[in-house]
Amino acid sequence: MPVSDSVSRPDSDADGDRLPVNELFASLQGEGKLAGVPSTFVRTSGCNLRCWFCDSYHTSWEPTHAWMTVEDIVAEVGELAPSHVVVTGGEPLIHEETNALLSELADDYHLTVETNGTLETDAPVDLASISPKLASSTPTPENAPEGTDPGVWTDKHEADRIDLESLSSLVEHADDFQLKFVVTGRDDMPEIEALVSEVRGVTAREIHDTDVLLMPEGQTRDALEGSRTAVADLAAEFGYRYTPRLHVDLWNDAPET
Ligand SMILES: C[S@@+](CC[C@H](N)C(=O)[O-])C[C@H]1O[C@@H](n2cnc3c(N)ncnc32)[C@H](O)[C@@H]1O
Ligand SMILES: Nc1nc2[nH]cc(C(=O)O)c2c(=O)[nH]1
Ligand code: SF4
Ligand SMILES: [Mg+2]
Repeated sequence: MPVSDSVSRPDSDADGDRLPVNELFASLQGEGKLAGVPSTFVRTSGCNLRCWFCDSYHTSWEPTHAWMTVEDIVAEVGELAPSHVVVTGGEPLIHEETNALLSELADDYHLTVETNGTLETDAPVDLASISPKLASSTPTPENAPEGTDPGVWTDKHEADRIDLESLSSLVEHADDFQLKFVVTGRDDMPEIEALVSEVRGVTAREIHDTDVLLMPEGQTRDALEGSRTAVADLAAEFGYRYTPRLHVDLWNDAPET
């Protein structure tokens, strides 16, 4: 259901049991260990960070959404075919109701949560898809999306982007996990190596190098054309896993893909 332009509902949730949903659609999982698997995506709106490169601008820099009850979301998911559901955003874990949604879906679906790793959850999750944000993601007046002034977000994003306790909790919480880094170039590698080492130091769970995924930065086919081979080469050199952005290769930057 295209809900991304349904802005007629009030921009608040008086009842406290609804989620701001930017889009809800069936596609193929484009990223990570489950790339290629038919999946239903529930994209919540709103984020606690502001990556300059965010490919979901309308959930972060300029959020739009319809307010949906957990019950309505479960019903819409049920009308679509996939047995896998991906709850993403924006940052889905900023909403308490996301936990209720995950609990409602857990018996019937394989659940992936796409998260920036700054928040924890108690809800059932099969794959915690954690994408910690590197220094290269921080917005500045020079790199911020066109027409956008990052203002306080330069400092806020930089201060909040890494939370070791949350990363450790998420790594341990789900049946499986992946640490999926958006890579802008070789300069990101020392920070990735240091962070993986730090997370290994604080979590009881073993983190294999193949749980660490390098994903090229790029919102469009043209952008990926210029970044994917260099990032694949870095994955091979450092012994980490490479993940494509299949949906961008297949459908470019079309909404609901
Ligand atoms: C829009 S985010 C939503 C979930 C959560 N806020 C997060 O960042 O993980 C979904 C995924 O897209 C990735 N992503 C966002 N913009 C990207 C870009 N320009 N290039 C590559 N990956 C990007 C994020 O790192 C994350 O793995
Ligand atoms: N096809 C497809 N796969 C995805 N995997 C993670 C996505 C996300 O935005 O979280 C995403 C997305 O937006 N589309
Ligand atoms: S954390 Fe995720 S949703 Fe938020 S700005 Fe970064 S990529 Fe976008
Ligand atoms: Mg996406």
